[in-house]
Amino acid sequence: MSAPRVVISGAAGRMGQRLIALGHQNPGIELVAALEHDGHPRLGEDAGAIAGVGPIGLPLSSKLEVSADALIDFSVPAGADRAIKLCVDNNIALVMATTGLTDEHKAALHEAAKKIAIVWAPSMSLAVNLTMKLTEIAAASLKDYPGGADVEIVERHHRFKEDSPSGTALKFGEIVKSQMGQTKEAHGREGRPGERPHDEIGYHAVRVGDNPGEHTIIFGLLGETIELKVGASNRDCYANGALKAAQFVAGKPAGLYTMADVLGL
Ligand SMILES: NC(=O)C1=CN([C@@H]2O[C@H](COP(=O)(O)OP(=O)(O)OC[C@H]3O[C@@H](n4cnc5c(N)ncnc54)[C@H](OP(=O)(O)O)[C@@H]3O)[C@@H](O)[C@H]2O)C=CC1
Ligand SMILES: O=C(O)C1=N[C@H](C(=O)O)C[C@H](O)C1
Repeated sequence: MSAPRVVISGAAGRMGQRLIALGHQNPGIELVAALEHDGHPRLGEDAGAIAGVGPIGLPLSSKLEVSADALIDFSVPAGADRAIKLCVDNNIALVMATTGLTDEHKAALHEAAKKIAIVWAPSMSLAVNLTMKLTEIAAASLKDYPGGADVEIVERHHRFKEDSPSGTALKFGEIVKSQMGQTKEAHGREGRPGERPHDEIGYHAVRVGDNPGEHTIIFGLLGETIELKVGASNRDCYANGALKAAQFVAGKPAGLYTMADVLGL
């Protein structure tokens, strides 16, 4: 396939701007539309100018008026909902990166994957997805550890982040649970919650400044501790991963794909 024609949804947001900037200079894709919601104050302005790279001939729009092979969504749950419908109606492959989705949105994604190809991941970063593999290995090795292994997941993000804990932290938790079988969750602790049960995963969401994303998975044993830590220096790891995912998913048969599929992990 020649360079896939790619739409960015949430194009004026923090992630959207990096996707426009990096997508424009990537010869492996062709940016064909920059989408935002109906009420966005900058509709009609050039998406490259908004992203700080100068005009690229792509106006910010609330409607999709061109053909496309893939759409990348980094927006909000309502934007994700619209992106799913747009892709199904127009037979466009989807890269879903928005987090904080409800069970309804998740069901809609599973339903949509019967008709179109979808890459759905809470983190498009290579380092994060590799750390997910390492977490799976650690959790599998410690599942029968005598005395029990306590797992806590600490994430740090910028003050503007709307959902907590991060989609990535929840995914790390799912991976741990799938190996170790924890049945309880604690989201922070206060008062006198009592002795920590081993079948609990603790989540801690720190919101500070402009942090682009950091996750630490702690395996606490008696006498020693293992910590797997992964952090972004800026948002380009997510944007570059999403552009790779768009190239991967364009033209693929209907179904749900992961970043492990995209990255060959
Ligand atoms: N999977 C991954 O690798 C990553 C996922 N994310 C996730 O991506 C999402 C976006 O993050 P971020 O860029 O920081 O957030 P921003 O708030 O900066 O950007 C979201 C953009 O989407 C716009 N928007 C709102 N409603 C719609 C709609 N209906 N259709 C299209 N666009 C809409 C917002 O407009 P307005 O500001 O006017 O509301 C805003 O411009 C979050 O869920 C975040 O957790 C972030 C980084 C990495
Ligand atoms: O909102 C963000 O910034 C991020 N959100 C994603 C998440 O919720 O996991 C991914 C990344 O950590 C950045």
